[in-house]
Amino acid sequence: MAWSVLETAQTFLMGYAVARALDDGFLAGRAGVGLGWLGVGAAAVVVGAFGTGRVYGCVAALVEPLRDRLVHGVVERGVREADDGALSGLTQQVEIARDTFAGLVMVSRSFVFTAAGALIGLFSLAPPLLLVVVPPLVVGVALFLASLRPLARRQEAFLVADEALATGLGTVCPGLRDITAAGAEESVADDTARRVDAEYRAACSLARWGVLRVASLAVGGQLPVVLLLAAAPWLLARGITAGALVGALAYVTQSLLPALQNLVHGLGTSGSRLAVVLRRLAPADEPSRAPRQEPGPGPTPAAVARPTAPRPEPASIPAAPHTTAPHPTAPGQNPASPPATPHPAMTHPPAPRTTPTDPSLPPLPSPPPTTGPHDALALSSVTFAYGPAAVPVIEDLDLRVPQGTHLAVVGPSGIGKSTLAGIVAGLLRPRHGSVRLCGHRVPGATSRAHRVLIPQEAYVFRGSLAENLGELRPKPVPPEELWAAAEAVGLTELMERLGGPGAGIDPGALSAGERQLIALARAHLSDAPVVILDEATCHLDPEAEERAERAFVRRPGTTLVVVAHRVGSARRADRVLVMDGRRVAFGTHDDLMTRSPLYRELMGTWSPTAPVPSPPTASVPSSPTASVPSSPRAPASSSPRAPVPSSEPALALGDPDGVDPVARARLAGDGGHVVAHGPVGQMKAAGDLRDGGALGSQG
Ligand SMILES: Nc1ncnc2c1ncn2[C@@H]1O[C@H](COP(=O)(O)OP(=O)(O)OP(=O)(O)O)[C@@H](O)[C@H]1O
Repeated sequence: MAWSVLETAQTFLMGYAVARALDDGFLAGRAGVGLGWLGVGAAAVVVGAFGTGRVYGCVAALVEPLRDRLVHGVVERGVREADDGALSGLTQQVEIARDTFAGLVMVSRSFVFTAAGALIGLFSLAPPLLLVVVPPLVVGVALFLASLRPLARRQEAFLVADEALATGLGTVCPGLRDITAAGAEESVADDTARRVDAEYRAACSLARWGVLRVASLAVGGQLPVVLLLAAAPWLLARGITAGALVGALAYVTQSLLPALQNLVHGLGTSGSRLAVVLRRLAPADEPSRAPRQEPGPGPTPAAVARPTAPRPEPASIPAAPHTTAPHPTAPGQNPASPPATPHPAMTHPPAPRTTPTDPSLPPLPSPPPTTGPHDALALSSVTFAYGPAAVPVIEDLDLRVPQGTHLAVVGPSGIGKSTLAGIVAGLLRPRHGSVRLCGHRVPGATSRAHRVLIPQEAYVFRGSLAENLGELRPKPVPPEELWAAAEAVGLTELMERLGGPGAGIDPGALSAGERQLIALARAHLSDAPVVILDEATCHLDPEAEERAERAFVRRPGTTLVVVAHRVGSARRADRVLVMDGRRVAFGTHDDLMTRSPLYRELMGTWSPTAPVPSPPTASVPSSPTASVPSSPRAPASSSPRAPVPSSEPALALGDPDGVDPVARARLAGDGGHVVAHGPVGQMKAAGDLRDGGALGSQG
């Protein structure tokens, strides 16, 4: 306050010195005296600035303890509630509170001391001047004070709406793929639109009250100027000097108006902001009048399809598009007419389904009829490229897959198998041609319910196993059905180990194969009649893969499309589509073995008889000890790689002391090829995952 008095003195002298400079100096013909008074006014500015500078230090002394108190409270609360996210958000708000509070102290203090200086000055120049300036000033300030509370409430409502929108978008934007996967686009769009509307309404209401603020400035700060000018003849007639009049104008325009402006903007905006922030920083058990909005993104009920489920892992790739519709029935499906220009390889009637009986597999419903009057899938002259100028990955492809067929898609890496899967699922839109799924145009809202696509990286989210498995079903799935699906695809052991359907799962703690099994069981439980597995079993061993594929083959009414990466997968299929750039071949396995050199080549590469040393398949119990002899294939000297001393193993696994080895595989330094082989979840990839693959390997 003491330093602020200097500001009052500066304000006082600003008008008083001008009045004296005119009346006693320039108008009286004494320029020296006039300049002298102006000099006094200038010196007052310097002194006032000095005082203002000191005020900052004092305000800091006032504000920092407040900040410390708030930080103390917030940290205590954060520790109590053990919530790191909320803690960092709240400490950030403490900084906002500190800055805003400091600003408020500065503007209100400045207004009080400036107004005091100006009013004293007006009084000392000529008391009637007060009659002109004070009434509008009082009305303006009163108007402003009256608008303060409603304005603060509007401001708060706007901030809350703004944050709700930001929070909603913060959840929605990174989760777009999840939203699409869960088929929740519409509800999320509705929810976002509601938030946008709420913010719009809050902004309009705030703007209306903002008009009052402008009015208070006009009445309190600008009307006195007009009145002074209008009343000038009357004032001059009452003996008020020209200098006093100019001095009064200086007070109003140079001091009162700016101080009032600062007050209105500072209190009007920062004040309500401070109120909001302080309310949030209040202890959790303290009753709060405003709706609380914690900082940081939080799940909005509509942003995830299942409000009770925690948000999915951002790192995992969404897989299964939403499928909630029941199996398609005959109405609305394609009439079974032959394609206009059938591919020669595609005119074969579907082969009889091969359903070898495996006593180890669970009993399942009897297989559906393999031929039907409808196509599950019909592609006509489909051309697709990943850009307007890009070379097409798929060109002029015709394909018809009758309902109930098991189709394998094979081809070299990068040839377009996943692209075809994406087109069939409606995730990619062809440049030309048409795609129909169970008679429905693809992409299209209705076609989505008819297919489920599982990509290579299975999508598993944090939540219960039952939630993960039933994600594609509109209602919770009864436990018996969950167990049956688990049994069908080979998930039973994992389900038991995790603690049953109700057990919570952490996607990061599951192996890639285990995640694939969960995704497979989910797809099995879905109502989609077309199941597309895009290398969805690549992390499973061949037996597990076979079991999963057979589970879909036996699923009633299912058309299975498998992007295959193993010979067995192609062999099991009714039909195989061989992709080879612009050429494709289509037929049964036997047929293609005779007439497709590429297919023969692929089968050769994939064959287990290819030059790959047999893995120690029989010796992979939970604590395997396998010793692989060095390969006689290539002498070390022919290798372009750095030579490894032949006495040293190139790779040795075991505990550091070599005592009680958990697993050991040895290869002599002259080359070799070891295959880690075992059931899902048996730590084949543990070295890669936990130690970056650096398990003492050389070369
Ligand atoms: N998003 C994309 N943008 C541009 N090009 C792409 C994109 N995705 C794939 N491609 C290209 O399209 C071609 C076909 O890719 P696709 O993934 O369909 O092959 P694939 O046969 O499934 O391969 P793989 O067996 O290795 O999985 C490749 O040349 C690939 O580089």
